[in-house]
Amino acid sequence: MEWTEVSVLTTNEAVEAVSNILQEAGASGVKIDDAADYANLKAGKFGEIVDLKTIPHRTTGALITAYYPETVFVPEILPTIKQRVNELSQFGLDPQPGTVTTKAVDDVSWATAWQKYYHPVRVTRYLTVTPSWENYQPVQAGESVIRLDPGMAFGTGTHPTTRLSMTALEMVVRGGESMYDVGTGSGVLSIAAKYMGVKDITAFDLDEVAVRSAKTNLDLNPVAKDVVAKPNDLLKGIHQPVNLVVANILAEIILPLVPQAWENLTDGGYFLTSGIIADKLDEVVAAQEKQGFIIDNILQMKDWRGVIAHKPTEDE
Ligand SMILES: C[S@@+](CC[C@H](N)C(=O)[O-])C[C@H]1O[C@@H](n2cnc3c(N)ncnc32)[C@H](O)[C@@H]1O
Repeated sequence: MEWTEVSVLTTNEAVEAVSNILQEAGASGVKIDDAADYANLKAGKFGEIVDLKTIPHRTTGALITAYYPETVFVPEILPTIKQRVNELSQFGLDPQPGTVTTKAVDDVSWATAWQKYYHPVRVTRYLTVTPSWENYQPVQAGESVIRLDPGMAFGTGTHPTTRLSMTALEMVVRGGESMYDVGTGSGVLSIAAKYMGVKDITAFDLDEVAVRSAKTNLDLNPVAKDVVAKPNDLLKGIHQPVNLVVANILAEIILPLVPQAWENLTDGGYFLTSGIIADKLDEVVAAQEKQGFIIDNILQMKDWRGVIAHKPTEDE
């Protein structure tokens, strides 16, 4: 089968948003080549076991490449992609240069070409994310391994916003909780939470492709086999309180989630949000405080912020 490759040259801060735009336009797979990721690898900050010398890599900006099957008429979706990328500046994200290029590729070249860029990555002290085709074994006591097929949904589990969410989970999870994973993408946070001892998880995503991808990844990780993944717009129509709501989504999308999370959390329950670009932090914190949440912690990595908040108990 013939595929069309659509590439957007952008900045590190716009990686997540551009990936979402390309996926929402019907991409079957998205590849992220971000110079900033390699800068971290070089510093060895997260203990990665990747030998940088063996990987061809970017030194500036980020190139997001999406693959569209023949069933998607790419000339028709290109103007919308270009327009949405340009409009990111209205949301405080710099998409520059935002150049969009296309190329026809055959099945074989894209199906395997991107695999060589994915390797096991220690994302926290206790969690390693590995692509499903690598036979990675834990090297340290207490290390859990999340196996992901990163081809379809956001993402590889190693984006700063995902790392912030995992760190936040490690800070609040004590075991036995119930949880909603809003915007589950690849399902990575649900799998991580199961390893930490969260008991009952329902994972939601607006995008059916993401839900399918999450289901595949949940099946790859026996610890998460009982996680339920379903399509849903945020927590619309959900009225069953849980102990934890986690959401790694852009700030604009977190804002309407705030009242829904409040309604769906037990007293003392935690609301963990990530995907917030630094400039938007104040707005997200203000919305959560106005709702009544107590802010416990702000986490940061590069230009991204994560918020740990909780719904007060009666005696608070
Ligand atoms: C940045 S990804 C996060 C994926 C994963 N949770 C992680 O941390 O790596 C955001 C996800 O939110 C989903 N999403 C966006 N808007 C949504 C909405 N209104 N309701 C549910 N999911 C949504 C996207 O489809 C995407 O999979």
